[in-house]
Amino acid sequence: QLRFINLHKQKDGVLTAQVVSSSISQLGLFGTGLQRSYHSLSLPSITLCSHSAIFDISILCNYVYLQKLELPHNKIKDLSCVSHMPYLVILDASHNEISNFFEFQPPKNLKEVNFSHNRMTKMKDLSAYLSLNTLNLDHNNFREISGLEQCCKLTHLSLAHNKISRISGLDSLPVTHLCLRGNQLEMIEGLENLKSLQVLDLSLNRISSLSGLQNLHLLGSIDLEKNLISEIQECKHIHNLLLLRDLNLLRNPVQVIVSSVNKYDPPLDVVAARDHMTHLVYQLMQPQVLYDSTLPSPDSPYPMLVLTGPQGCGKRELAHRLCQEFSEYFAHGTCHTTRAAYFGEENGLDYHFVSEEDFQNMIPMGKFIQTLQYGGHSYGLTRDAIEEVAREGLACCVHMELEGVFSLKNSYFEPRYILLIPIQVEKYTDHLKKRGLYSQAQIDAAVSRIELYANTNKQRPGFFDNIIPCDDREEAYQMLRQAVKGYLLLEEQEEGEDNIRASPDNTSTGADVFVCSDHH
Ligand SMILES: Nc1ncnc2c1ncn2[C@@H]1O[C@H](COP(=O)(O)OP(=O)(O)OP(=O)(O)O)[C@@H](O)[C@H]1O
Repeated sequence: QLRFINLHKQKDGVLTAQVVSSSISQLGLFGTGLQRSYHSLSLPSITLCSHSAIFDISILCNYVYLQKLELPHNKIKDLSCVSHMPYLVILDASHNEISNFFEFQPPKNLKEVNFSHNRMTKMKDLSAYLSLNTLNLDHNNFREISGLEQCCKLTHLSLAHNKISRISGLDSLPVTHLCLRGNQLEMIEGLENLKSLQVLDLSLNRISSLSGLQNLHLLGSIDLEKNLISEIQECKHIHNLLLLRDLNLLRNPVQVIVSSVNKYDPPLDVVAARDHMTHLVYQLMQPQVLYDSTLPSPDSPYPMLVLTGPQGCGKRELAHRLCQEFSEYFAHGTCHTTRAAYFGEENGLDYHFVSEEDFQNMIPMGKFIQTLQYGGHSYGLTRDAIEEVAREGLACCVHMELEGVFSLKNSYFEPRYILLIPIQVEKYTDHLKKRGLYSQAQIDAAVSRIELYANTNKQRPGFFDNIIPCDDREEAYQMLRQAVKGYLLLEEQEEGEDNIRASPDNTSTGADVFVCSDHH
């Protein structure tokens, strides 16, 4: 059997019988099976052939048994010879100068057609092309999709780089692969009945919404690169597409917004995620040991209490007082800071006061669980600070700004978070002034953050386990100890006969009791 004989072209661009006879391939049987003919005619692409392109192929009218005709990269304008090829299955006439759309009698079994890179402007009725399953019309001048309604076998349709501004005329075709890259689409419409669609390329358009994709449940890949999608919330339209594996939203304005916001004004979640990742990675690079905080059982989280609120709201003082009163349950987890000690502050008790250099050196040593830059200084909670408390069988009580809470929420620790929030802003401002420690700018910054705390509480129900107004320190402490007693289930135990603290048989640690409350 002969296979692939090159087709040579004459210099003047007219294909002759002589040339065809030396270029045709794939000798096969046809009809009764007793006759033989060549089935395939393939022109090598211009890049492989130094001959000039052909434009007149009328000689091919005589080659009625062709099943595969490949004529890419020529100057063909007229394909009417195909009318004489009733057995044609594959037609590649890409990179030519054809302006008429399917201007030939339909071969009954024509399955694959490639008319890409031609000069076509208008689609026409293809209801006679019932076997068509692959149609490539890229790089033409189509403005509208039409005439495909009856193509009940069409699975692959490509109309990339045309001038289509609306998706229509696809109705309920069995299309699995659809490419409309590089058109003028502004919205995704007319796809709702393409229930078989698996791969959709809408890149290089002007689409601003993902609406219109929500019912395409077989979609596995969507390319929307370089469109005008600016809202990441648009992804809600594809939330139910369970088979979706690839979604390309590169070069959409949403990228720019997200990345510039993340760079210049990053949301707390983003800062916290970065902080957490940094410390986790550094920690994983250290020799791994079994921590006291993971005992006695790896399943139950180590109990921690975090007091949060704006600077100077009293959380540090309240934390110390709480640890004193409930000393059999809690001990203070002492953070590190690079700020200088205020008058009366004790190293190791209020903070571990360290130099910026020491602090920075501790980061790659995997020492920190979380860190924060606040008011020009570094603050950080170390693993050791927690372990020191855990070793005593106690729950760790710490205080920190909101960023620290966000970061800690990424860790496997599951503290209870109590928000101490000033309600009377003036009183809070006066208190900060009276402390005599802060500049006006620092006071303004602290006051402005009250809103941040309040909004976080509003927008994230359950983010804080308790919210306590802290305008009056004594009242705040009473509320705090009530809340803590609730966590420790102390109310009932004090009333009952078996007071947990009085029972000689009780072997629970403070930490255990804290864990047993409903929160965990
Ligand atoms: N590891 C940490 N992570 C996040 N925030 C922290 C951390 N350690 C301390 N902070 C918080 O940083 C802020 C500044 O701490 P600093 O001790 O300088 O404040 P302060 O003026 O003494 O106020 P406060 O009375 O609220 O502690 C405080 O709100 C403090 O709770």
